[in-house]
Amino acid sequence: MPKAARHKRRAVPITAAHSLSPGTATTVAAVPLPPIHVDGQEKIIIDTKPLASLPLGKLGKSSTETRRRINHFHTLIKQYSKLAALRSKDPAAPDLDLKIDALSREMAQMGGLDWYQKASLLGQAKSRGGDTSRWLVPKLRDLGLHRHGKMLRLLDVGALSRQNYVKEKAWIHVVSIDLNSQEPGIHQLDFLDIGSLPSSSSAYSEFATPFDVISLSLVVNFIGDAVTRGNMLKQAARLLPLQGLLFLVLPLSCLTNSRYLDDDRLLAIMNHLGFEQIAIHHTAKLAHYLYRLATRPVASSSEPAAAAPFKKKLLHSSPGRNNFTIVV
Ligand SMILES: C[S@@+](CC[C@H](N)C(=O)[O-])C[C@H]1O[C@@H](n2cnc3c(N)ncnc32)[C@H](O)[C@@H]1O
Repeated sequence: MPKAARHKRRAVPITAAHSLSPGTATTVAAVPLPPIHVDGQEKIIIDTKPLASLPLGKLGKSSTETRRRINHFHTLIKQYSKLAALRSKDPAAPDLDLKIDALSREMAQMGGLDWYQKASLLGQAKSRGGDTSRWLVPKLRDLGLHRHGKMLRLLDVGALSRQNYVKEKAWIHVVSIDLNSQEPGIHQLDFLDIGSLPSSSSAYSEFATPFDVISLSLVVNFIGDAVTRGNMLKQAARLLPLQGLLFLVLPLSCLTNSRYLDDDRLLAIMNHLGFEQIAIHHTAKLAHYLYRLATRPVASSSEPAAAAPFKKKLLHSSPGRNNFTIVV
């Protein structure tokens, strides 16, 4: 593939390889498939079809094993993002392509984004606590939004299913998007591209009216790069009207076991972006936050990282912590 084309790609592998015979890992070839284009932007494809019958049935039996594999997939995404960022700075750096191909192969062996999404969907099963809308909906009711006279427009980013808000369809109009759509009705769209959609795009009209609520549930932690995570939050602030709500869910360990992030730091970041926190809830595994946009955001996503007021900063140095952070 020409280098110029490679550089346009986002540093998130979407889906990766083919020629895979189950159980014969050495035959996997990371073949760059033709990229998909989502509203003019090139996205990386990982073809996972040969694995369709492999891991899911088995994974469904053990939530611990599913969680372990999902965590490993997150680690691969982080490594991939770091290498892709290095390659975009120095395309001639030695061995980068080899390392990136090796990571793509490993993700493809696991089943790629398609596997990851299906495994994440298993985690939303009622028997495992249900999806995170179960926390949000009562909060929206407490705020009286179920009877404020018009449909609430909710943007569900990283939507695995259209079922999550179906019981609320009388008062919530859900627009669902994902990098890799799992269902008809879920727009295949990058959240960061909303706002720059050409008016000729088929999805344009759905995104032309502002949203009352944006849900970023287990999406920000999916991103491997701390600056892009910050850009997701800035994008939410940019898209919401004043008083609009942001629902953010992160794995609890991103807050309670990170060297670089905790609840106080997250609150400071969100306040800086114009949000006030109106609800917070930690379960054994997840941290849920509901914010209201109280003032207009101050920064643009194109602001260079060097000027960022919230850079990576060591907060907790005890051993065994992870490196999760958000840079704004
Ligand atoms: C863990 S899954 C989502 C989970 C679901 N929202 C939940 O709460 O269980 C993360 C999803 O976010 C999607 N995603 C990540 N970055 C995105 C972006 N920039 N725009 C749209 N979807 C994105 C991924 O494709 C993936 O399907």
